Amino acid sequence: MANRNVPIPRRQLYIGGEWREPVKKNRIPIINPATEEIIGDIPAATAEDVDIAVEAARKAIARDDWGSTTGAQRAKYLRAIAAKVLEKKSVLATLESLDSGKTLFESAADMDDVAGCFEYYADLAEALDSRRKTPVNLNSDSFKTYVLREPLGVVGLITPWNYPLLMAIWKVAPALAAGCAAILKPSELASITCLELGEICREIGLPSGALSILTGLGPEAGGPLASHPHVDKISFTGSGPTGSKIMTAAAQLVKPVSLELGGKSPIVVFDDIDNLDIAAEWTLFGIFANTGQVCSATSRLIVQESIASAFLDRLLKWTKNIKISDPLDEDCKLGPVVSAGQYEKVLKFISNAKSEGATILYGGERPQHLKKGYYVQPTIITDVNTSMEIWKEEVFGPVLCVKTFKTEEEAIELANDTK
Ligand SMILES: NC(=O)C1=CN([C@@H]2O[C@H](COP(=O)(O)OP(=O)(O)OC[C@H]3O[C@@H](n4cnc5c(N)ncnc54)[C@H](O)[C@@H]3O)[C@@H](O)[C@H]2O)C=CC1
Ligand SMILES: C[N+](C)(C)CCCC(=O)O
Ligand code: NA
Repeated sequence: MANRNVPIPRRQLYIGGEWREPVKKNRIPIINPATEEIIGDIPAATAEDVDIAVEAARKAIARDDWGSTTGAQRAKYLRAIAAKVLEKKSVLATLESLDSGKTLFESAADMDDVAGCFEYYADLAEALDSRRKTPVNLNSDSFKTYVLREPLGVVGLITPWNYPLLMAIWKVAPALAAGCAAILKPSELASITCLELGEICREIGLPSGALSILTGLGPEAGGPLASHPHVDKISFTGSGPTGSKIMTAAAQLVKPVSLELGGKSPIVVFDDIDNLDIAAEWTLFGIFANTGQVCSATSRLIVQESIASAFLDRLLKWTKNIKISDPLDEDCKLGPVVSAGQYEKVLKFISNAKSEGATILYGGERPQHLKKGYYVQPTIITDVNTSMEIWKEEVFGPVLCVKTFKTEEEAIELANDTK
């Protein structure tokens, strides 16, 4: 059973191995999307704090206790972090649900994934040692030649709110495994668990400056990190427009970037399916898991015409039974979307689809039984054509649009009809 009264820790920025008040002393409220209540606040970093964190990161790389470590030594830190995450799993999962609105079941699964990811990169860090200096045979006695694998330097990691700790860890764990010094800027909409990662790093004695965690707003904290001349690489997950800004900033310094942006993935159901129920279950999982806030969500159902009506009946039956409630309720299947902004955005997509002539087969509104919280019913939209916004744009909410096909060629063409 979830303990709703888990206290929200009041943290500062985690820089150079210690908690540090932001230079400008600003803080951002934490909102629980299930209740719309302010449940705490997080520090808001600005360019001044980014400078301090970059300085701490560069020092870490120059110091033996981080800069000269072997992969095997770094693997020990990664495994210690993984163990702490599992030890604190129940509190971390509850905090993740309170902050982001994801169901407790999903948050707990995320924490297992987080620990698994640290373990995975611990293995890779260990494997790195034997490959660090690989001789190249030039058939010459005059030269000795090697391929050296070395850390890139200071990396800036800017992450989203849909899997707050997990998406951060997909970047933090490989950066630390490689021996980089990392500066993480989580999403201002859900930062609690990333700050708790700071506490874990402190507890296990991660060398100072190997990881700093700067919570704050995108343009104020993420922007200066992306354009900082002493940050050697940026890795970003989030929206297309922000990804484009980051790439533009990085291009000025010819700085490498990795971008993981949006999606509009298809799920294709053919009429030779054995079991319609299983296809229905996975279709619903693909779009309603994490309330549809997944870049790989299957937001377009493409179903063969001959079974379309039977399949939609099945989907409807299941969709009506999805329990929408406070994400901390044990049997909750669909929580709220993350924020007021995301709630407005999702409802706008639905109303635009309606005005473009699509049919809202199910849902489309806030559930009647929930007066507070950013809840949207699981929504299924039919009579969709390929020029409609709902077919083309990522909603990032519990909204499925449906098209039918006759032939396999047509199905493939529809599936690939996405930018
Ligand atoms: N690919 C994915 O996993 C995700 C995709 N999205 C998409 O993005 C949409 C909007 O969500 P947002 O939270 O507004 O995403 P966003 O792209 O604005 O935010 C992602 C991260 O970038 C930071 N950021 C924002 N502006 C920045 C800037 N100018 N410079 C540096 N960093 C900046 C944010 O603070 C956050 O940490 C969603 O509706 C969804 O369509 C959102 C989250 C995750
Ligand atoms: C964690 N996982 C695999 C469900 C989601 C990964 C990121 C995304 O697709 O938004
Ligand atoms: Na929040």
